[in-house]
Amino acid sequence: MSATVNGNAIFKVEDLNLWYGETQALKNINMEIVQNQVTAVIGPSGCGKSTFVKTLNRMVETVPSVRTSGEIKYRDQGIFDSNYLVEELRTHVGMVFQKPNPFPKSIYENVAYGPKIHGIKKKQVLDEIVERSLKGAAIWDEVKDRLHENAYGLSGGQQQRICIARCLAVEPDVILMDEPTSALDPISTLKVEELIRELKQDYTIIIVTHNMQQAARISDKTAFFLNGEVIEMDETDKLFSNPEDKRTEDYITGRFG
Ligand SMILES: Nc1ncnc2c1ncn2[C@@H]1O[C@H](COP(=O)(O)OP(=O)(O)OP(=O)(O)O)[C@@H](O)[C@H]1O
Repeated sequence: MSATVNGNAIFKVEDLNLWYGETQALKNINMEIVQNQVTAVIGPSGCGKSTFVKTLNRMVETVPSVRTSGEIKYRDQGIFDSNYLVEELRTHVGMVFQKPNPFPKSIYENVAYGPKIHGIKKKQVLDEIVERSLKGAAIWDEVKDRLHENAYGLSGGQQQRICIARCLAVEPDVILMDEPTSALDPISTLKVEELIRELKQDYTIIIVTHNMQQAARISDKTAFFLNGEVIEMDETDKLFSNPEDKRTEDYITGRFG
């Protein structure tokens, strides 16, 4: 893989604007995302958090009225460049959604799905990938004896870890997570949080969360969004203990949002 831009920045976002039709949802975003860190994206409902992360793997373009300006570089490569295939970007930049969304297939098939699409056919290789990915998502021990049962038979927290395993199976570089624990109970939430802390040794993680305690617990950097703008981005400890901007302070102390 090519050298990173600006030291260890894996994504470099420059003057990014995004519109849904006439509505501007992202305004002049400039940001660097550091490799092997967890970056949390916080802010009130409708401020553009999901839109922002979905722009990083161009998933946002599934909405036909979307228009962007500015630049996003992923490891030196402009992601909007006409010669850069969106499929390739999405292989490197995986995504885990708010609600666990396994396929109505077995646990094994859920995890083997991506590698099979990428042309891997040998059972032994697929077996290894499935085991490695399920271990990586901290769910192997819970499912190793029922790999051929339907994933729908698992709890919500287990299903979410299957979805994380499905994401790991295609060996991404970055994992985008859009409120991955909001549909989970507290114990499953803690398991996924613990997993995120482990995964950052090998991956770069960007997580949207409504939960400020969660951002404080698991992230290295936090970006505070408001009305489509990044008001402040800093080390998480600094942002929560000594924010620069009054609006950040008002939000994190619960005065609005
Ligand atoms: N598919 C869409 N079509 C039109 N407008 C949209 C679409 N998706 C989002 N928007 C608008 O873009 C803005 C940002 O929405 P977005 O979902 O990114 O915010 P968010 O911060 O993730 O919100 P929440 O915390 O409620 O999930 C909002 O004004 C929203 O109404």
